[in-house]
Amino acid sequence: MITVEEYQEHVLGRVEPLAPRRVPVTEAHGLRLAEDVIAVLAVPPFDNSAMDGFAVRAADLVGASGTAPVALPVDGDVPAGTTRPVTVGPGRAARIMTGAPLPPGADAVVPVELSDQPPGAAALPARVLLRRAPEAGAHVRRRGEDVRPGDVVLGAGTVLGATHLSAAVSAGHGELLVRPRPRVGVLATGDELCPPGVDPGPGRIPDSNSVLVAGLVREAGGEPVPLGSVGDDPEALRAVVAAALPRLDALVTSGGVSVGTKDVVKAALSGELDFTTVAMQPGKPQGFGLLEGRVPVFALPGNPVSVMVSFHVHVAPALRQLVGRPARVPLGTARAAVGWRCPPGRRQYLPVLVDDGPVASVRPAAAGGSGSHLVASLAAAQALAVVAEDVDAVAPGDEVGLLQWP
Ligand SMILES: Nc1nc2c(c(=O)[nH]1)N[C@H]1C(S)=C(S)[C@@H](COP(=O)(O)OP(=O)(O)OC[C@H]3O[C@@H](n4cnc5c(N)ncnc54)[C@H](O)[C@@H]3O)O[C@H]1N2
Ligand code: MOO
Repeated sequence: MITVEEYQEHVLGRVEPLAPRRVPVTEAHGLRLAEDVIAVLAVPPFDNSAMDGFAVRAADLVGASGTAPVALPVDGDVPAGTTRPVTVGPGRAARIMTGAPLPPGADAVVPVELSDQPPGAAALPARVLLRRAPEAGAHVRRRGEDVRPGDVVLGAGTVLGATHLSAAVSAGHGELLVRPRPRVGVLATGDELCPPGVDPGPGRIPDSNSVLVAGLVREAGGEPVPLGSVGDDPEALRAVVAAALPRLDALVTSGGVSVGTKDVVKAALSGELDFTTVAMQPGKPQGFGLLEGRVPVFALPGNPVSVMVSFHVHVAPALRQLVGRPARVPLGTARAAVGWRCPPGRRQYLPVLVDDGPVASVRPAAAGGSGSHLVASLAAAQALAVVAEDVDAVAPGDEVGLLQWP
């Protein structure tokens, strides 16, 4: 038996970060940027109007007010999106919309509310009465006042949310270099498995590990690739794995790694994976290796609680490493609200309920204790209490480690 740390070293020492990939911005949400995003466009890209109104030369309206409005002839419309705005000559105006380029000659905008014109749709007037003497630059949004070409808009490492993506697009980008979401194959094994919702009949059970692992992969930022389940037939298992491998960045199997006569994963992959026992409970039997020198494969024990614990302790850190994030996350601490027993010589990972307070307080999630088959009780678990190998019982008030997930 090897320690949890020795096994983690063994796994993480063989997992290489995935190469960054350029993807359309529409597919980049939630992914981590692999390089700084440099503005190609200025934001705003050109001087434009902040108001619906009239583009003018400020010098023409000196002294204009409500009691002394100034009349200017209107030479045309400047809508948003125009590529050839009219020129505003001395003593003249153009009607302009929000977001439209400031026409040549103009240096200010007077909002429609400060004119004799009605707001909303109206025919172009021949002349307009304006009741405001604007400063030069009034209601003009200057090119590059937010970002200039060459500025860093987003830093490498940013996890892209909605506002990051809109900033990148505004600065001229349609694709971004990101750490791709690892595509993780999910394969259950065992003759006893039947699909969800089907009456299993005698001796068989629903395959709950497939949805468990797929959900954990998604929660860890990966993209699950469901491969269904195979029975206790090593040839069939090898065929499924070989067919799926080209589209996978990692693979998680469950079941068939212990010392049974039909342990199918061990039988099929013992040439390529290392099978060992780790001093942890649950999750003692584990298999790991790289297929085709590239795809990390985690052969987890079949018991559902073992799957869940093995995932958080071994698979999730490796998925983080695949996307270039720190693999190891420090444990928290908590106090035991009640006592429970622990397996001697193995580190215990016990699904627990957590009462938040100044110090978190935890108690076992399953009334029936720590059995690795208690899959329905697992639904209540909010974290894993972590108890050292040399402890054989936790007493109320004892400090324990706390492993939580996002
Ligand atoms: N003689 C020994 N027997 C066992 C040992 C041992 O050291 N000596 N270790 C036990 C431990 S600990 C574990 S964990 C299990 C691991 O066994 P396997 O990985 O070979 O898993 P299976 O035997 O295939 O299944 C175990 C258990 O989980 C159920 N299972 C499997 N797949 C699914 C699934 N997709 N959905 C729901 N439940 C599943 C399966 O029916 C079994 O009850 O070995 C112990 N035995
Ligand atoms: O190690 Mo097993 O995973 O205890 O149930």
